[in-house]
Amino acid sequence: MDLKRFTRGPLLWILGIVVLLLLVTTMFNGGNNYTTADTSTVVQQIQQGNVKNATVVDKDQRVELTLNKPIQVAGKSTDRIQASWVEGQGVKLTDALTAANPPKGWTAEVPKENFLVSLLFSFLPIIIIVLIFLFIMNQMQGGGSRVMNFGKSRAKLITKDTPKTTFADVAGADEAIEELQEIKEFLQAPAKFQAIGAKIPKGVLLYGPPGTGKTLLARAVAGEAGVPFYSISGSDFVEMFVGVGASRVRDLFEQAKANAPAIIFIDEIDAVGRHRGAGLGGGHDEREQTLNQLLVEMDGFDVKGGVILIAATNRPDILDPALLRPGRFDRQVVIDRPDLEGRKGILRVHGRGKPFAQDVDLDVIARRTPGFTGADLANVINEAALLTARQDQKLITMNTLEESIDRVMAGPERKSRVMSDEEKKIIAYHEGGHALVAHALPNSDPVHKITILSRGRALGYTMTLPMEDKFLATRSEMNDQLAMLLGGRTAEELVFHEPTTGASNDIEKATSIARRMITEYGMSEKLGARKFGSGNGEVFLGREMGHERDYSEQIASTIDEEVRRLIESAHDQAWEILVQYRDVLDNLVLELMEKETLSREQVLQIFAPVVVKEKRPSYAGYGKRLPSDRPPVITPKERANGNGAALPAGSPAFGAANEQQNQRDEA
Ligand SMILES: Nc1ncnc2c1ncn2[C@@H]1O[C@H](COP(=O)(O)OP(=O)(O)OP(=O)(O)O)[C@@H](O)[C@H]1O
Ligand SMILES: [Zn+2]
Repeated sequence: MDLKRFTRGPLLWILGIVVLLLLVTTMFNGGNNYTTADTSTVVQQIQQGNVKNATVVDKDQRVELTLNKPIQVAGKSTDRIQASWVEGQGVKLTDALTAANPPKGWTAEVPKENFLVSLLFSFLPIIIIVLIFLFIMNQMQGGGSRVMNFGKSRAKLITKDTPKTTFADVAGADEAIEELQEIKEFLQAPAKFQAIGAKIPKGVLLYGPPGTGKTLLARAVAGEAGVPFYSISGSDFVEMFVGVGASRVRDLFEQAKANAPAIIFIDEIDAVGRHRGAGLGGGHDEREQTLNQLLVEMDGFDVKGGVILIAATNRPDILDPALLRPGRFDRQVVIDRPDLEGRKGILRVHGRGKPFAQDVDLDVIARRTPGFTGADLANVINEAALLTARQDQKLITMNTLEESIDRVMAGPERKSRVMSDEEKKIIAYHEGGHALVAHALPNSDPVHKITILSRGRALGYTMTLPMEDKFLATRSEMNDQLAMLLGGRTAEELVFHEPTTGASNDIEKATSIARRMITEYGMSEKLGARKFGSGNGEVFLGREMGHERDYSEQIASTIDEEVRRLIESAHDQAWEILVQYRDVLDNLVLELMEKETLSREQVLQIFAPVVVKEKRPSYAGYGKRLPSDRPPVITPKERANGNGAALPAGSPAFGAANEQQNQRDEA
């Protein structure tokens, strides 16, 4: 027997009865509410102050008796009763009426005293006291009872349904869908996975900007698997009363477990899952309790039960690390703003079944809306449909669609995020410069992806994938990396004849690398293999941690000189490559402007004419000649692979297993 449910029941009954009583009494008040009484009784009643007024009926005439100020009647203080009645032409005042002198032969109607109202009023204080008592009890129990959940009814907070949404309704999120495929298969047939003892993630965290379809995707998983979808928003957990949130969490898991296999979806999990202790002092007890309860439930439930938790947030950075630990939200899926292909797909999904005019080309709309999320695009189509209907037209035209883009774009938050074509071009040249230099140099990692879609603080980025986990970097590799970092800014100079502020991050990184090459790795002929300064090289907020100078003024200026020289020669190298392959760079920019994101294959196709420079060791022998040109020893394994190269870094055989992504550049 569930005690909580029992305590909630009677209270609702009491509430219902009170409301009913009020209704009934108002109904009675509205109707006939006079009783007939003898005239003298009426007068008496009036004099005693029990009745304020009464209607006295004589034949067909109605006379109203009103109470006046006390006056002297026959030497005694009494209330004077004044009566007036309508008699043919007008109103006439009678003589004073007293109890001793009532109007003879008249009957009167006295207002009926409302029994129910008076009953209610006499009980009201008791009802209030009982309610306050229950409230205090609820506070003390710390969530044991749900008695006070009047405001938001529990049923409304946790919604349950079995969605009809499928993956086909989600466009431009193929990578995320692939990640969630496994979850879907597990939910469809948990027994199959249990038999093998496969480990299924308990929780999946979807993160990305608002409106990118996180909720939609979670619903699609439930729809695909055909399981119930329990959904609640993190902000609904955050309540004024201590313990309510925690009890809601318990409740949510109870319900889902009872209906497994099922999905629990927590939207805006950051509202409850914010880093504990990150608040400003007190007032966060409730939230912490709720978060703790969530962690307890996650640890307590067994995935074998067939319940999977999906949460969504656009602030993964503020989440409590405890939430992300193995066995909790150990699977994290990024959902980003869609690129051109994604936007085309989303427009098609939302354009399904809409009457478009002949001239409508959704691909053009997709091209005009970089930075738009799925929700924005859905909005564009919807606005266009609304406009069309308002203008009494049958078909949605291209003009209408363009107009609704402007409307959606003018929304308060969108404006700043969408770049102008001019900006887009600068970013494309910048990123293209990085990529082309990286490609042309033999010692840099292959380009994995280029995008000019802004993401977080970065305007665009070029992603390179290291071929292998590296513990050592050669001087050549570091030199090439410097050139690649400077490639973005160099391209800007080459094409627009002046640099922009977009390269500050590149410059910071390049400076730090060049400095370390000289002061830590002994890669400068001039200064030799010595360590300068006592810092550990770790840079925090642009400053080396614990850096202390232990060298002379003169050495300091030599270091600066050497840093300058390294960076200048890297810049020269980048310049040389970009000038030589300016056509390739222009082609790349055209493609980038069009597609916004280019994959490795697309990039390689454009880079086909580029001849990769030959690999040559960069010797730092302090002016000495190499003793001989004897190559390094070759291990039997290398020989078996037919790989005799001295530096295996360039060989793709070593890179395949490495998935580590290296976001090298934020321009
Ligand atoms: N990838 C997509 N494909 C199709 N429609 C999408 C897509 N992304 C968003 N939408 C549309 O936008 C609507 C809102 O998306 P949804 O609520 O899922 O976004 P969200 O990421 O959960 O946002 P929030 O963080 O604000 O909760 C969806 O109902 C859908 O109509
Ligand atoms: Zn850059």
